[in-house]
Formats: sequence, C-alpha cells, structure tokens
Amino acid sequence: MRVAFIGPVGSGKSSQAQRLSWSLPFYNRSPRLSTGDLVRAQIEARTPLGARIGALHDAGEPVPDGVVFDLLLPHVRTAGGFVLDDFPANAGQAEILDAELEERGAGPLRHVISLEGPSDDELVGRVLGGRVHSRATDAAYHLKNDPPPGPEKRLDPGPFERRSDDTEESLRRRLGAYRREHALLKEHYEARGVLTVIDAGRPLDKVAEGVLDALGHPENPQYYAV
Ligand SMILES: Nc1ncnc2c1ncn2[C@@H]1O[C@H](COP(=O)(O)OP(=O)(O)O)[C@@H](O)[C@H]1O
Repeated sequence: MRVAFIGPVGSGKSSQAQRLSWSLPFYNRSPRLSTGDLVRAQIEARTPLGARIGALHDAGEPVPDGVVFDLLLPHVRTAGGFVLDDFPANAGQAEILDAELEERGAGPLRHVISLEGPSDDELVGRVLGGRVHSRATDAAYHLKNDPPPGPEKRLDPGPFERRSDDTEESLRRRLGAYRREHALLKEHYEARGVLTVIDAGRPLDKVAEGVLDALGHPENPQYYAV
C-alpha cells in the first residue's frame, strides 16, 4: 500500500502510521517513513550531512526540500509500498513526490489520510500533556493516552523521552506553518481522488478504526495491494 498521513503536529500521524505499519507483513523493516526521523538519524549518526542539517535544525530552520527528498527516496520501495508519516508537508513537495513516484514506476499514492479536528490549543495540550518518543525506535507514545510498552513485552526498549523541540513555542510555530500550507495540500490530493479526512479529536483506537475503514480492512486483499 502507498499511503500518506498528513495533519497538524499532535494530530496523531506517527501514532496511526506506526500502528498501520506494525499491522502490515513487513517483518524485517518498517514501511513507515518519517522525514523527521530520517533527518534526526543523520544528525545522531554525525554524518557530514547530519552536521550541516543539524545546524539548521538547531536554529529552527526547515531542512531544504532537496535534502529531504535525497533522504527519503532511497527508502521508497516500488514493490512493497510504504506509509509516509508527515510527508508531504506542502503542495510543492506533493508535486515533486508525484513526479518522482511516476518516474520510478512506483505508482501514485493510493490513500492520503488527513487527520484534523482538534484546535491548536487542544493539540498543544495533547503533546505537552505527555508525548514521549522512543530513542531506540522513534515510535511516539503518550504517558496517559498510549503508554510505552513495559520491558516484559520486548517490543521497544526505549528510553522514552520528551523531544527537546516539543515546547509550546516550537509547537505553535509548526502549527502556524501547517495551517498556511494545509488547504493547498488537501486540494492537491482531493483533486486526485485519494484524500480521506478523519476526525482526529476522538480516542486513538477510534481514529485507527477510521483509518482501517478508509484503507479497506486487512481481511480484504485490496488492503495489501501496492
Ligand atoms: N486520538 C488521540 N487521542 C489522544 N492522544 C493521541 C491521539 N493520537 C495521538 N495521541 C498522542 O498525542 C501525541 C501526538 O501524537 P503523534 O502521533 O505524535 O502526532 P503527530 O505525529 O501528528 O505529531 C502522542 O503522544 C500520541 O501518543
């Protein structure tokens, strides 16, 4: 399946993308692709590219589109499908992605799920109220709404930490940027007939049910089709 989750920060893109990718039969790799995780991996590994983008990241500047595509495209499998988490972020990136997929013979995105509904205050409250990420797997959890698994489950060793850029100021800046780009991004996929809007204000499991409804449910072979 070729699916992308879009929506404002805190709407649940990573949570839903990781649930979906864990439910798919990819035992040796995660089909979830997050550009944020790919950027952070370069910085953490202290590659020459990581040093360059780390400076931008620290200054709160966006990473240039060219770098984002260079990091993402090697992971875009033409045969197996993928789950994009928080990408594309604007209509310009969506157009470049469409062209790249076509050039690689990968086929266009089949589903774009837009998670929306909660107000900016609700999203900020949700993230500051307990979002943590695993340093080992990059998975997102919430101390109250979606607690990290205990060590006995052997699913994710953690440690589970609050990210340094999950501050009110940074969240509001990201929400502002998103609100400016969102309408055009949605229009882009609406025109291609692949957009589904899901109310992200409901509990996580209800949102996940909405995602399954949009994708066609695992018992239906169409669900796995690339
Ligand atoms: N529907 C929901 N209700 C309550 N909490 C949620 C919901 N969806 C996600 N969360 C939690 O809120 C935080 C933000 O979700 P996340 O998936 O990280 O959002 P995004 O990737 O869109 O920024 C996480 O801590 C997550 O566990």
